[in-house]
Amino acid sequence: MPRDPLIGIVGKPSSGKSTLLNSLTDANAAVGAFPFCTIEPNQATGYLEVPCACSRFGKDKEALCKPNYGWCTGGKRHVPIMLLDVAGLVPGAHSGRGLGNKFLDDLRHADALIHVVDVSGTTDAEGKNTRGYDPINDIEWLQDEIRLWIEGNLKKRWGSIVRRHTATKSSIVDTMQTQFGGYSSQTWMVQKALDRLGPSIGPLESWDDQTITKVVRAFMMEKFPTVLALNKMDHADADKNVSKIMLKYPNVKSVLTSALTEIFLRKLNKQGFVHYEEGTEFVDTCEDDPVNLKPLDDKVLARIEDIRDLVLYRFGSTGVVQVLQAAASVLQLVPVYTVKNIQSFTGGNGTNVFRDCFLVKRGTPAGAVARYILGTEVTVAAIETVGGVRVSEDAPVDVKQNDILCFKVAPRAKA
Ligand SMILES: Nc1nc2c(ncn2[C@@H]2O[C@H](COP(=O)(O)OP(=O)(O)OP(=O)(O)O)[C@@H](O)[C@H]2O)c(=O)[nH]1
Repeated sequence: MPRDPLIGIVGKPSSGKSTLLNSLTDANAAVGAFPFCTIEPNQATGYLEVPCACSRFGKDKEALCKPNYGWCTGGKRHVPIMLLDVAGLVPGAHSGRGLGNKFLDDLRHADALIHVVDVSGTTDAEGKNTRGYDPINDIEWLQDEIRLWIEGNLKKRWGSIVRRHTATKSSIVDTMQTQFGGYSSQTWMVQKALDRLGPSIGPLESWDDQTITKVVRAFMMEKFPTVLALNKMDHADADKNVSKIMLKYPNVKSVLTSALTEIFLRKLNKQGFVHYEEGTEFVDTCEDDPVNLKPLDDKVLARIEDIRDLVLYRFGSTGVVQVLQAAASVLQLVPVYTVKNIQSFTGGNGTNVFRDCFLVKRGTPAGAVARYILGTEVTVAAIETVGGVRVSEDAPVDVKQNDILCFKVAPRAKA
């Protein structure tokens, strides 16, 4: 991946996007300074939970793992990842409704989407209060809006695209990559989209509207892989809507979430009323630990009891940690640790281990990882992994394979 991965949070008004975003970006531990070079007003840093390399080598026991960015507790590492808040999408957005074009434009740079779906059925397509709304509609119209937006941009210029394609004798992949370049597309995405459709689409000159729609749909699957956050699962009407969605979209990754519950538990945790381990079903109150936790009134205790019954014990967690993990997994992101000393895994300060961790796409060659992290100005003389074993520039990175790297940089030639 040539730049930091970016995950867009989309969904209709009042589906719970801000609540989810707040719960993903609220770092409750001492967190290092902001790692990314630029941040736009609609971007925020989320924290992806991954098993840290420190636990693989027993270093978690020694409390030596102090990441430069994010944090690590008991071998659970929270790696910063950029999130994009795409608010304001409503049906008709592609034709400019509700500032739609502006928000769709923001979406261009997203590498994956988390679509927050309100499964309680208590808000309509525009986010207004109602009862018994079928959230399947939202999954359909949102995908349609993105498709119509891309299609609209393409069709506006279709005549000249075809003329140029014929005149330059370009391949379909090259022509479509030129057109999709504005969506931060890469050639392999266009190739995979076209492979998905096979030869039946015929030469580009013969494409009709239906074929263009098919091509755009296939491209969207590569460019905007989507995870559904089936939010408000704490609501009584959620169950039947969740089953319907799962039956209709068996191949779409979906995670049940209750963002509101997550926010509530984290707040109580911060204030010292509960001990809550994010991403798990475990919440202790003063009843479990009267020495260390502040007492709660009966009303809040009853609410926690409900949360345990309706959310945590039924689903195993609030789903918030898991939905970000699902988005990272559709992007095939692998945490890669770069160290100065490959024997001790320490960084510049010589004491703490695995200070730096980057998220890169599985299979990226080690040499490309070096260029991504160090830039293209430096010359990497050698790359080593665990045990001081040399790694070739072409060797792919994967979980537990070339994911701990030490770059030996060649001295700069004197001018
Ligand atoms: N029951 C329940 N309510 C939730 C949950 N998540 C969010 N809400 C509520 O849903 C309402 C809308 O949430 P927001 O996070 O503001 O929704 P949004 O999608 O950001 O809305 P816009 O800013 O209008 O785009 C608020 O009243 C939240 O408290 C949840 O998991 N369960």
